[in-house]
Amino acid sequence: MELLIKDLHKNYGSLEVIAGLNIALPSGRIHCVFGPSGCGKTTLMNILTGLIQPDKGEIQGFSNKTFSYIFQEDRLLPWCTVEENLLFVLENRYERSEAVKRVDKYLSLVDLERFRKSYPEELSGGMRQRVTIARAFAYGGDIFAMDEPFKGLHLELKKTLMDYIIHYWYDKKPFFIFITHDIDEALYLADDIYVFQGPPLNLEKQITIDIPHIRRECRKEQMNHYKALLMKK
Ligand SMILES: Nc1ncnc2c1ncn2[C@@H]1O[C@H](COP(=O)(O)OP(=O)(O)OP(=O)(O)O)[C@@H](O)[C@H]1O
Repeated sequence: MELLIKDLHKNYGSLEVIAGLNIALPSGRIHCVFGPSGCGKTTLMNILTGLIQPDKGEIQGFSNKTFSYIFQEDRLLPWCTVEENLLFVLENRYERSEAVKRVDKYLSLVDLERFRKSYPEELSGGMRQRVTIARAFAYGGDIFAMDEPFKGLHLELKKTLMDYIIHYWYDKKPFFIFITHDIDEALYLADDIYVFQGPPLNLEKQITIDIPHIRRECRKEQMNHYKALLMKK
């Protein structure tokens, strides 16, 4: 599945956030949207996932697909426990027994089994973020769209989750696109990094990392080259 963004426009009042954006994102790659705060990354992601409508332009390749979306804010239902929050999205997609199995598996992945009966307000921001990660993977959409998915997580868990994502992606090959400000996250996870400036959002450069994920840690010199490219103004 290729994603085509054609002549996309979005204004908020007089602020032009996206003004004629065109990009093609091929399948079979992990895509990273990288850029400074306020340049329009979330607006783009919200349009790609159908949460908001563009003023003009077209998105091709995402129709009739299911989404696993991690928002910047957790969007958990405050009146539901952690496990109920997961079951709520799983119920329409899986039989009850499969849904329960998935809740167990993914709460364990994010190390939150002990908190399954807790309510969102009883959790820290990082824990709520972990619930949304568990919910996204438990749902298992065709498209994973993640807006700063590791914000507020400590390094060890972040690395476990990034390794899990890589493993999941090689296994199931969903369309995978994520936003980050973090250079190391981008270099660890992405195959294609789209560096934006804005608003209006414009593609400054694209960096393609042609080293398989499992080799990146031992190819330090080449990875430093990509890092330098990413940091270069
Ligand atoms: N609903 C809205 N109404 C008005 N202005 C908005 C709205 N949403 C975003 N903006 C503005 O549009 C611009 C782009 O916002 P957006 O959230 O897309 O940026 P971003 O690159 O995702 O930023 P960050 O990395 O800080 O999340 C910002 O100037 C923001 O203030």
